[in-house]
Amino acid sequence: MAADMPAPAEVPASAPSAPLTGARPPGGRRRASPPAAGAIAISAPRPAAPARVASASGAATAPSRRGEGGADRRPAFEPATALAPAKVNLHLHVLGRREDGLHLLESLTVFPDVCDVVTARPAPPGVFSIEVAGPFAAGAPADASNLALRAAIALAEAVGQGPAAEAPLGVALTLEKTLPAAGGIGGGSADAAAVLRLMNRLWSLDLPLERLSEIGLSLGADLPVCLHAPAPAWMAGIGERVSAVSGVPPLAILLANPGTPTPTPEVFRRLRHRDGAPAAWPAEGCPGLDALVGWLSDTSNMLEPPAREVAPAVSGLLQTIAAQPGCRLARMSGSGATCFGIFETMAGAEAGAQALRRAGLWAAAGRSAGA
Ligand SMILES: C[C@](O)(CO)[C@H](O)COP(=O)(O)OP(=O)(O)OC[C@H]1O[C@@H](n2ccc(N)nc2=O)[C@H](O)[C@@H]1O
Ligand SMILES: Nc1ncnc2c1ncn2[C@@H]1O[C@H](COP(=O)(O)OP(=O)(O)OP(=O)(O)O)[C@@H](O)[C@H]1O
Repeated sequence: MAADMPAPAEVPASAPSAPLTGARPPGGRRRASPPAAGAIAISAPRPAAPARVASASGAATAPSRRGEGGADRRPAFEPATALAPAKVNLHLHVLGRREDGLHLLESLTVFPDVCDVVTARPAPPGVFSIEVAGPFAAGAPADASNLALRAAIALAEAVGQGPAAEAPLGVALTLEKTLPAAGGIGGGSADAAAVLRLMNRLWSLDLPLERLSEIGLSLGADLPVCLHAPAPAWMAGIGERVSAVSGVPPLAILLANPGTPTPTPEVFRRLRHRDGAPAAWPAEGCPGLDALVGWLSDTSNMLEPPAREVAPAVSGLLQTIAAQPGCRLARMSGSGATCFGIFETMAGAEAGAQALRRAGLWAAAGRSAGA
């Protein structure tokens, strides 16, 4: 099944272009800017650097090559914003393990409209920077290891215009972190996928989805499926095989996180059963909620047991979600610890989210697209 490129969730940035200065931004914002062109080339992921070092950027004053001759001072593109929706693994079966240690997976994946937000503004050639803000800013690195920034650099390098190139591209990214990091709902992968799609358009590269997927896979196994957001998708292989699915109803989804990060490598390390059975998707799909919940009840998230070892709170959270009025199914997403509930109605999902927030947890409700 070949998937079409989904309509990207992008809108023009409403805020004016922020000046790039080395000053620490107010309001808990953290900024990182790899040095300007000609200083240090960023060509591979580097160890996390303290934000203050990375933000002492030459970006503010670095001359734009485009403008050096005074010939063309137009920005390379208009600022724009993209949504990076949470990824929810409705089921997740582990079918085996490759020789390199990576696991063969199968997952029906949907994307409720609970999103991080990425904004791209023009920057001088060779300058690739990121500023991280929002309620979960502390969970995401504000340096060159941020997956959103790495995605922009990887894309530029893929077309021979990385930071070290003769005629490099440049971008100043702002990332509003609304999704809890290391939470099993994509997080960094969702951000990176949004950046790949956004910059592919803003830099007028027009790379096909397959090529973006290859570039994305070098950043994480979840990138290819996140590139399909917001359309539901079927994930296979280690995550590199993604196809469109049909017969998935739109869903009212509650997301809740117990506050304990469950790092993906650690969860896989604790996994003891890797012999899951494939769950065939019916040719006619599961067009209604009853049919989908029925199909899901024969599946599971095989990462739930190892994730519970890392975050025992997952068990109680699943019970709490399941007990909310109108909840039809409660399960963990990805490697956890975020859990989700599928509800009869959006009102039910929102009421459930409110109840969980009153209990002091992060919770949100969103609708996922059908197909
Ligand atoms: C569990 C899922 O969330 C399901 O959607 C994803 O497969 C995880 O994707 P991700 O977070 O992008 O994972 P990556 O950053 O690529 O890998 C993190 C670590 O998870 C383990 N990993 C990941 C994917 C995979 N198919 N097999 C694995 O064993 C590996 O130890 C790897 O080093
Ligand atoms: N933009 C980003 N947002 C969140 N985390 C990031 C980002 N870039 C890098 N990271 C790092 O990636 C780690 C994993 O976070 P992420 O939110 O991607 O995990 P996750 O939700 O469990 O992912 P998945 O569901 O793909 O397994 C974090 O601990 C963080 O240090």
